[in-house]
Amino acid sequence: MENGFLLGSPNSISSPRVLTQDELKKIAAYKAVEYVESGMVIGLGTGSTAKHAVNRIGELLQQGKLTGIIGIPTSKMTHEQAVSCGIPLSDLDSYPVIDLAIDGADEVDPFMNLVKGRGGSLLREKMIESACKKFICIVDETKMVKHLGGSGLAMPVEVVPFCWKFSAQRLRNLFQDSGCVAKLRVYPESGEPFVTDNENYIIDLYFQKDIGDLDVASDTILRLPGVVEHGMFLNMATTVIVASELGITVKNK
Ligand SMILES: O=C(CO)[C@H](O)[C@H](O)COP(=O)(O)O
Repeated sequence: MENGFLLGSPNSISSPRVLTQDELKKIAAYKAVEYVESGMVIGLGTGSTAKHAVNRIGELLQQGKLTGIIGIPTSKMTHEQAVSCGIPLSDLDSYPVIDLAIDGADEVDPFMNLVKGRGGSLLREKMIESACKKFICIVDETKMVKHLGGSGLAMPVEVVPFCWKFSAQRLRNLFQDSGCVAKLRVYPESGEPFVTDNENYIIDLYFQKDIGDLDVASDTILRLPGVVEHGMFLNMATTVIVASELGITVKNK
């Protein structure tokens, strides 16, 4: 672990300021960008943590400290952000092998398995991050869990809109023993279904108990017709960077 980050004025005797969650996200993101080298093809993640990494890459390009970078954005939102930062962009069709991806996560277990997609971009994220030589996951310490689903928050599954209630019911039935609740994700303001970049819906699964073997859970979900992808990213991250008040922890596969 590297040095801690408690901030305080050197001339004051006041107690040091505790960093905000966003500051910790930024610290993790900046650390990850240290792995970016000129000429690399970079998968650009989505979310409030990855946003800092995209901004930083743009900044280093503008300063001439990085050159020849090609970004592969994992969502329409990141595409827009990267354009505004001046990062040259392309896609998986043109670059089927990506040097490095940097992205956040909603949960990270002790084996570096992840839950992603609470921002709704899981499908493009998984396509891009599965095509990477290296995938650096950047999180603040609140994302660390003992087992996936352990935060009590959603584990997203992207489904086609056709008969989504049927798909939600089948997903719930699969995990009945884990006390699973399946909810269609909606926009809070309108109550209308949240629509992904791929024109699909998201069913959020909530578990009361451990879901057991993750590979089995993953295969079982993916076998359901109507399911497009789920938010468990198993055995994909090659590095996890965790920022906490005490410092940065870098964990490698
Ligand atoms: O998977 C994602 C988006 O689909 C995000 O990486 C994940 O939700 C973490 O987001 P944040 O950095 O805002 O906490």
